[in-house]
Amino acid sequence: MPTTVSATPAAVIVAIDGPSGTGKSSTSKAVAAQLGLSYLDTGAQYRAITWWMLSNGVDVSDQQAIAAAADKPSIVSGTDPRQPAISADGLDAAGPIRTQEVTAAVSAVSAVPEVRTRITELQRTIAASADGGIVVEGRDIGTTVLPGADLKVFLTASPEARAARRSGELKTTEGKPVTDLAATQQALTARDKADSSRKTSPLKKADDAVEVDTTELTLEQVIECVVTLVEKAAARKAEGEPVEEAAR
Ligand SMILES: Nc1ncnc2c1ncn2[C@@H]1O[C@H](COP(=O)(O)OP(=O)(O)O)[C@@H](O)[C@H]1O
Ligand SMILES: Nc1ccn([C@H]2C[C@H](O)[C@@H](COP(=O)(O)OP(=O)(O)O)O2)c(=O)n1
Repeated sequence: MPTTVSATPAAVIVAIDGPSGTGKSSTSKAVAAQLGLSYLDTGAQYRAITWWMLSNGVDVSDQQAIAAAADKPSIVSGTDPRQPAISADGLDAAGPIRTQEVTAAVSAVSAVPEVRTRITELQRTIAASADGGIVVEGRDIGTTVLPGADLKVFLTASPEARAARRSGELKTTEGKPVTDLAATQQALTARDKADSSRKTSPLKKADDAVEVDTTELTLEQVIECVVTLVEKAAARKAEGEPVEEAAR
């Protein structure tokens, strides 16, 4: 991650969406750190509420049980891109939210409207209080959470590239590395399908988002591309151009 912090001319709100393994988290953290912006990982929030439900005996195959529990846990996200943090009811959730058990259940939990309402409110409150600007990454940020964002980016990559990236970092619940590429790709495609086909706020490119296909790009190239887009959006914002123009 680059260590230099350059000043952005205006406090911008940046929405970065896309499917799993396209580079949202790595890119968002690096761009935010480089430009001195706050950072919010909304997937971590959905993972944290899922982890809390699994740890507190909520049946995650029962939509009504999930809906009834949606308001119960306190979910707290850090917004420092150099030290991302997430907790549920005061317990550090950063490790447990990355287990396969949580990954397998998170699409079902995050499809429940009561969960989305709760987490969306939290996200808007965090974005509204980020006075210096923020990069928010997820699935529905440009379409639902922050439709007025100054810049919307939609990252894509081929399923093969995404599975190869993901398989390098996944661990089983016993802490062993996941090496089955085909199974990783299958699980990832199934999650994309669930996230894109749910009724409430599905994974979808916003009409005014800039699409970046990262398949053939290095992470550094993607970061550079998004930094340039943010700087342009910030400059347009400072000049008082309409938000829709800033997102192009
Ligand atoms: N353009 C890229 N080329 C190669 N690897 C990448 C690229 N972008 C991200 N990665 C790697 O792929 C993995 C998944 O990236 P991540 O940012 O977590 O994706 P997402 O948040 O979209 O699921 C990470 O290990 C990251 O380092
Ligand atoms: N804004 C968001 C962010 C994530 N989600 C849900 C759907 C995703 O499959 C899970 C996990 O998201 P996360 O970004 O952590 O997933 P990956 O890092 O891409 O594997 O959360 C969502 O519904 N809306």
